[in-house]
Formats: sequence, structure tokens, C-alpha cells
Amino acid sequence: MQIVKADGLEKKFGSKKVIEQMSFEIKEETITGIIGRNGAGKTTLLKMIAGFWRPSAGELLVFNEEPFDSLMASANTIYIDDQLYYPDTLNLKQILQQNAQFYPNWNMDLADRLFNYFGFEANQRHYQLSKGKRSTFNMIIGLAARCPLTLFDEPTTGMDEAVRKDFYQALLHDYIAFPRTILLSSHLLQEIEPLLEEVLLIKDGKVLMHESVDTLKDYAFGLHGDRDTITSWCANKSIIYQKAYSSEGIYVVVQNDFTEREFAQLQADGIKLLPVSLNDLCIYLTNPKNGGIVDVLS
Ligand SMILES: Nc1ncnc2c1ncn2[C@@H]1O[C@H](COP(=O)(O)OP(=O)(O)OP(=O)(O)O)[C@@H](O)[C@H]1O
Repeated sequence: MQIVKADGLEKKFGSKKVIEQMSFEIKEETITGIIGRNGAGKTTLLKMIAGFWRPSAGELLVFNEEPFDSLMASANTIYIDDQLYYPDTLNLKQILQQNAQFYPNWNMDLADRLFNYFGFEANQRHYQLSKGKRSTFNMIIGLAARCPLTLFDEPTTGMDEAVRKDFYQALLHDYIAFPRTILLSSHLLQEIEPLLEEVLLIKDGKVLMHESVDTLKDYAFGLHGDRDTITSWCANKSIIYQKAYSSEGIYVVVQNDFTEREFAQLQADGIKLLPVSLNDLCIYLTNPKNGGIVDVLS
């Protein structure tokens, strides 16, 4: 079953289109990484899915309903980012209790255990928490709500590495015990990769790719060696990235449509074949076309 379905989805702010012709489907009980550079449109997309913002055009269905202003969607969806606001009059324990009343699957035992593990105190106020502690508290709400659709928008902002690792472990552990549909936007693809089943890669408001992590791992590989040999091998191939490392040497990342025979021939020609990490692949695919920072500085 599809939990989210977008077809020709668009969002404009004034005359500026920030989401353009997005079409994709998110399957039930998957963890999908929403990946893209700064300003790609991740938050805008997640906020439309959460029902906070109305699309400008196209179709967006969440649980088969338009999510904007939908009570059904809001009761079954939770959106967590570092901007969550709670009234100053409530302490942290009261915030948990309030959430417990709203979310039908809320698990107070899980919330309490995480609350104690991360060293929160009942009478602390949300606005007084440090940035990392606020993200940690928000994450507890995102997990304990056990919403059928859970949206985490850069949930680890400000968390130190140890807390981020705890969060990823808690997320995976609770997801295995209580599967739900999770969308997770993060710049730390390397860290979240082990959690992900699918990646929705966004560039300039458009979907560049929507694939399983397994497919993306085999999507491309790197060729390292003599420039002329590699250039002739890549004449009819789809090049994703290239960098010269000497006057005769080059590193090229190329889409993987090589046959076993071609692989053997490449190696016989003295070309090194290197795997490309998911993180690097996404960086190369979303590279702006105006060179790198070194080009600006030199
Ligand atoms: N309320 C708004 N009014 C006008 N433009 C907006 C608004 N919100 C977002 N934008 C623009 O939409 C584009 C996409 O922003 P968005 O926050 O969705 O990107 P993002 O991928 O989440 O970026 P980041 O990784 O930096 O958080 C940006 O160009 C941004 O300036």
C-alpha cells in the first residue's frame, strides 16, 4: 500500500517554484531518506506531506487523502524538526502527557525510558533546553508517538555524535518492533545510510532519483587510471563525476552498465575499479554545474 503519493506536485512561494513536477510513491512500512543539498526543497516537501502547507499544483495524497487541513492525516502523521514550539507554561513531563492525549499509538513507557536515559527532568521547560537537548526531546516525541507516518526533518540538529548514534539505534529498534512509514531528511547520509531502505534524491525542487539503497549501491563505480584509456572507455557512457589527479591520470565515476567482459577488459587495460559510496554518489549527482569551491578560490 502507498502511504504517500505525489503526482505532478508543485509548490510556489510568490513567483518562485521550489517544488516542480514531483511524482513518487512512498510504500507502507519503509524508511526513506529525503536527501538533497541546502535549499533543494526537503522541508517544503515534508511540510506539504505533514499537511502544514497546501501544494500550489498537482496531486498529493497521504493515506489517500489530501493532507492539508485533514484531521485524519494529522492524527496519523507526526512532523519533527528543530523548530517545534510548545507553550512556556508546560514543563517537559506535561508536554509528553499532552502528546499522549493526541496520538492514539503513544507509548508512555518508551517516552519515560528515553526521557530518563537522556537525563531530562520533569520540571524543565522546552525553551530552556540547549539546541542538542531540544532535538533529543523532540526525537523522543517522534518515536513515542509511533505514528503510522513519521516525518523527521533534520532531527539530529545540534546533537553530539554519541546522542545521534543512540537516536539511530532507538529509531531502528523501535521501527523493527513497531513498523511504520518513516521519512528522514538529513545531511548526514553516511550516518543514516544503515537505517535506510529507500532514497528520494532531490535537486532544485525535482526528484532526481527514487531507488532502494541496494540499487544505488550498484548504480555507479569509479575508474582510476590513465586519462586516454579511461576517456575512450567512457565515450558512450554516462559520466557522473570526473577529476584529473595528474596530467595523465583521471578519476571518473560512471553509471554501471558495463558487462562482465568489459569489467575484465578494463582491468586488463590497467584501470582500477573502485566502489562509490552512497554519500559520494548523492553528492556527485546533486553537484551544481558551476565547479567546486577550489575553482572559486583559485
Ligand atoms: N516560506 C517561504 N517563503 C519563500 N521561500 C521559501 C519559504 N520556505 C522555503 N523557501 C525557499 O524554498 C526553497 C527550498 O527550501 P527548503 O527549506 O524546502 O529546502 P531544504 O532542502 O529543506 O534546505 P536545507 O537543507 O537548507 O534545510 C529555498 O530556496 C527556500 O529559500
